[in-house]
Amino acid sequence: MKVAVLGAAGGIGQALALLLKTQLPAGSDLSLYDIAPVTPGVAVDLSHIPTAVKVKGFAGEDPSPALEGADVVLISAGVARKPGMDRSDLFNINAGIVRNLIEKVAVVCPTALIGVITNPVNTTVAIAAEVLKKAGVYDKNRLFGVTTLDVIRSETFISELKGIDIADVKIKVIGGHSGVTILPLLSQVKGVSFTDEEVAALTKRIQNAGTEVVDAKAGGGSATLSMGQAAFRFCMSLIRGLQGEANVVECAYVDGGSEFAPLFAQPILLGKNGIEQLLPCGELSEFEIKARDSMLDTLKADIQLGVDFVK
Ligand SMILES: NC(=O)C1=CN([C@@H]2O[C@H](COP(=O)(O)OP(=O)(O)OC[C@H]3O[C@@H](n4cnc5c(N)ncnc54)[C@H](O)[C@@H]3O)[C@@H](O)[C@H]2O)C=CC1
Ligand SMILES: O=C([O-])CC(=O)C(=O)O
Repeated sequence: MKVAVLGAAGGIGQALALLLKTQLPAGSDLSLYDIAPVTPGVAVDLSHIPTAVKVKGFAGEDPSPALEGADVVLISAGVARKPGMDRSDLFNINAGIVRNLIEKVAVVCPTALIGVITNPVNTTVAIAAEVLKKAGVYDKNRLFGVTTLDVIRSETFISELKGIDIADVKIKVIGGHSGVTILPLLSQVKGVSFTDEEVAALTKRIQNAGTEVVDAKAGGGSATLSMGQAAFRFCMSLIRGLQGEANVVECAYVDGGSEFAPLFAQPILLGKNGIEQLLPCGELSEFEIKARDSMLDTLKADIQLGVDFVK
């Protein structure tokens, strides 16, 4: 199994690379790419950790050598938010970065599973899809916007609020990855009940959790360590699916033929070709139906921005 991380010298990239070096299946290859000249050094640093995972680092303008033979490509290259910014403010810089990287993926490893972390995810995944379509290699089952951070945050906050074992908390988070487009389906969490006030407050906290970190870091960036863990969890699920393991389910922002938007975060079953099966979101509460319906204009506009950028 070969995993390539693009943006590997950054806050997310380094945390993710450490987790992958220590926990990828034995015999795997880890390929690190970033425009930052330090990247080969990050790889040398990691290479001293005694695991059966080979790591190589690449810097410079061309990611191609890092992508050769990749089964999974995770992209966190780009700029992060500072206080006062929305994720959409990152579009101007990150749109071009994602487009250029995906153009290379389309040529060098067109059948890899691609996880896009770079914000604004609602838009960058649309950009990735359009670039792959243009190159004639688009497979909707192989492209994912990584929304796992919304899931792990929800699990954490629910466990803390209700005093239950974190291992027992399972939740679907649907929609997209910014503000009101993040919708945790609290009504479906087994073994707990929430008052209307708790639902409103917890939903809001999950939707604003990225900003909570951005403000706490006070100009020093956004979530990197929790996102490293989230991307690691998602990557391991992709790999477990590729290896033929049964019942590997995650939520991700995908082109799943949703009736709500062309790209929509929903539960998916992962397999040897990426998405094996789209899973239903299940029954929503009245609060959730209202929240879902009122996010759709925002989500569709975010997607259209990405489509127009490539066209
Ligand atoms: N999907 C999600 O849930 C989350 C997404 N993010 C997003 O992830 C992205 C990265 O965040 P951080 O790692 O904190 O930022 P960072 O600034 O620490 O790292 C970004 C890295 O990208 C590299 N880079 C920039 N342009 C590049 C290019 N053309 N090719 C290769 N590498 C390039 C930089 O050299 C840097 O090392 C941001 O857009 C951020 O908003 C952050 C948290 C959660
Ligand atoms: O909020 C940000 O800019 C980074 C992010 O996507 C998150 O932490 O969920």
